[in-house]
Amino acid sequence: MKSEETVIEVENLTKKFGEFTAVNEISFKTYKGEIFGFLGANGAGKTTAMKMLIGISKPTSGEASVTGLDVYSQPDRIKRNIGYMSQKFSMYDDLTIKENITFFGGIYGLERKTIKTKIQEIIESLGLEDVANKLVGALPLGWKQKLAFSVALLHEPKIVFLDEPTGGVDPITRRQFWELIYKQASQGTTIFVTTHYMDEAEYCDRVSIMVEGKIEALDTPKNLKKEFGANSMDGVFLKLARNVE
Ligand SMILES: Nc1ncnc2c1ncn2[C@@H]1O[C@H](COP(=O)(O)OP(=O)(O)OP(=O)(O)O)[C@@H](O)[C@H]1O
Repeated sequence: MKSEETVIEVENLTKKFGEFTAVNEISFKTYKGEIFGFLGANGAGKTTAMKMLIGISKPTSGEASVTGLDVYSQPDRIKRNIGYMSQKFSMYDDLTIKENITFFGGIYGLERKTIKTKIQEIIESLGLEDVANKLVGALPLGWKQKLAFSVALLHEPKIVFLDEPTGGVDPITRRQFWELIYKQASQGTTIFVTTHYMDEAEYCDRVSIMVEGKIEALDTPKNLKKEFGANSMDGVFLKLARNVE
C-alpha cells in the first residue's frame, strides 16, 4: 500500500568524521507503505546514514525528518516512533519467546493487556505455538529473526528500519521473511531495509545505491535495470560499485 504520504524526508544530509565525509549530501524521500531498499558496498555509508535517521547520531549538516520529526531537535521522539531491527541485535537468548515479547512490550510502554494480545497474535501468525515457552536461544536463527521483526513492530510504528535482517539465513527462510515484510508494508508500514542480497533488492519498491557516501542511483528495480543496461540488480550494483570494491 504505497501512498504519497512521506515518512522520511532527507535533504543534503551529511556526516563527517573529522576530515572524512562518510555521508555526502544525500537526498531522498520514502512514502507510507513503501519498501525502500538502502544498498551500498561495505563502507559506503549506509549505517552512518541510518544512525542519523534513527536519532542516535547528529548530522554534520543537511536536513532530515522521520515521521514528521526532526533528527536534530526530536531524536528521542523519533526513537519511540520507529521500529528497528538488525542482524546483530536479536532477542534475549535466555528468555522464552513469551518473556521476550513481554519485556520489549514493557520497554515500548505498552499496557499489560495489549502485550497479552500481541503475544497471542505473534505466536499465532508465526506458528510458534509449540515453542512459545522455550528459550529463544534454542530457536533456529531464521525463527529468531522473524520474531525480532514482529517485536520491532509491537508498538505499531509507521516505519521500521531493518539493518541486514536476513544475514546468515538460508534462501527459503529469507523468502519467508520477505513475505512478512510484504504483509506489513501492505498494511501501510514503511520498510527501510539494508541488504547485501541482490535478490532481495529486486523485492523492494524502490532502491537507492550508495557509493562512497553519495546516493548514485535511486529508482524502482525495473527502471534501474533499464538505466544501467543490466538484467538483474546484481548487474546494476556491480556497474555502480565496481570501482570501489
Ligand atoms: N565513528 C566513526 N568514526 C570514523 N569513521 C567512521 C565512523 N563510523 C563509520 N566510519 C567510516 O565511515 C565509512 C562508512 O561506514 P558505514 O559503517 O556507514 O558503511 P556501511 O555502508 O554501513 O558499510 P557496511 O555494509 O560494512 O556496514 C567507513 O569508511 C567507516 O570506516
